[in-house]
Amino acid sequence: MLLKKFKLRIVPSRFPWCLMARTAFKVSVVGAGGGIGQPLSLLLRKVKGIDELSLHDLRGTKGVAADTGHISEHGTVSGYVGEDELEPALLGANLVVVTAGMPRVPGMTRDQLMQANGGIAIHVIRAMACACPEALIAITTNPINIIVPTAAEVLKEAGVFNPHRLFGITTLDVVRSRKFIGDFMNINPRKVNIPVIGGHTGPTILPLFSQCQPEFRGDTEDILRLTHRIKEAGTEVVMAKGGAGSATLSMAYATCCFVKSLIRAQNGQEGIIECAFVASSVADAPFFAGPVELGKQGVKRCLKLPVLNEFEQKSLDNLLPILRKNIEAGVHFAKTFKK
Ligand SMILES: NC(=O)C1=CN([C@@H]2O[C@H](COP(=O)(O)OP(=O)(O)OC[C@H]3O[C@@H](n4cnc5c(N)ncnc54)[C@H](O)[C@@H]3O)[C@@H](O)[C@H]2O)C=CC1
Ligand SMILES: O=C([O-])CC(=O)C(=O)O
Repeated sequence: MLLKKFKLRIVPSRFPWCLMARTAFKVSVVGAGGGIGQPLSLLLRKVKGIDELSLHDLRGTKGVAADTGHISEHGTVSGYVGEDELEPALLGANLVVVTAGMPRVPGMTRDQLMQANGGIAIHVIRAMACACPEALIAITTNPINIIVPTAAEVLKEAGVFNPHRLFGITTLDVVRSRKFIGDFMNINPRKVNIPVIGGHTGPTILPLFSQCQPEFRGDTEDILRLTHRIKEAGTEVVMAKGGAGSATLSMAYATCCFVKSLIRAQNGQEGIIECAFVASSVADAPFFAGPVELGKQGVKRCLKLPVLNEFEQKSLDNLLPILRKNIEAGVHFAKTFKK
């Protein structure tokens, strides 16, 4: 009787997603001692739904783990250092964020980082294929346009490629677009929504002003100027840092936003859309950055491209051959990589 009286009634539609029963969620950050990795580790301590944070780098992560592990938030933090501790750091991870690799210095293109970062990415992805083959993989390491196809190839070779689970993080392009447009229109940047498509290099980043919400209030000249700033914002930071690296703090913020969305979708929240560089068939390139609906398995679907205006269509036509070349270079790199 008593039991019947106090029987717990759960109304699914009104039940908050964050309180739903779930299994423990482990996030590994590889490159956690670096410029992005450290502030990202800090920000992740406040993300709901992370039960275990595992921080790996060739240096420094014991300290970062001890430090962030003292923050009075839910979950455990552990630090792993060196090649030998990579697989233990990744073991059983549900999500791996890869921030390992060199940043640009003034005068360099992102593509030029492939020589230094391609091998690092292959090494990390091979370890993941063994230690956590079903994990979601979110890569920040540049050049995104080349490294993500390289990673896909490595995963294919290991027999564990799942196109729904591999992401190149392009959130910073959206974060910057929202900020620059918000400031221009004198509105809160958080209220601005704009898809940024293509890839993640100056020539391949394309913000779609025709799709901006609220509607963009400005003339063609404003669009051209802001488009240029968004495309070259990474270089703006590289120049301002004068040889001390590239965007780290804004990138940690952007990566954290992306991770939050991945985890919310993983926990069953519907309708989450983020731009990311993923395996896609929405444009004439096998990988493409654009709005992606996230779900429990990672990519639920890539949203179809909207009808573009003449400037956007021309820009897309111009960037696609560059992107396809990048992707081919990534596949070639993986296939010819020795070691
Ligand atoms: N996708 C995007 O929008 C952005 C991407 N980036 C890229 O993110 C990457 C990281 O940038 P930062 O954190 O500023 O560089 P950083 O040099 O400050 O940190 C990189 C870290 O990776 C570590 N590392 C190198 N090889 C490793 C390996 N085999 N295993 C584990 N850790 C290893 C280094 O020890 C270092 O601590 C760069 O490639 C940069 O170009 C940066 C900003 C934005
Ligand atoms: O510009 C760079 O080298 C780093 C990066 O990708 C960005 O800030 O967008």
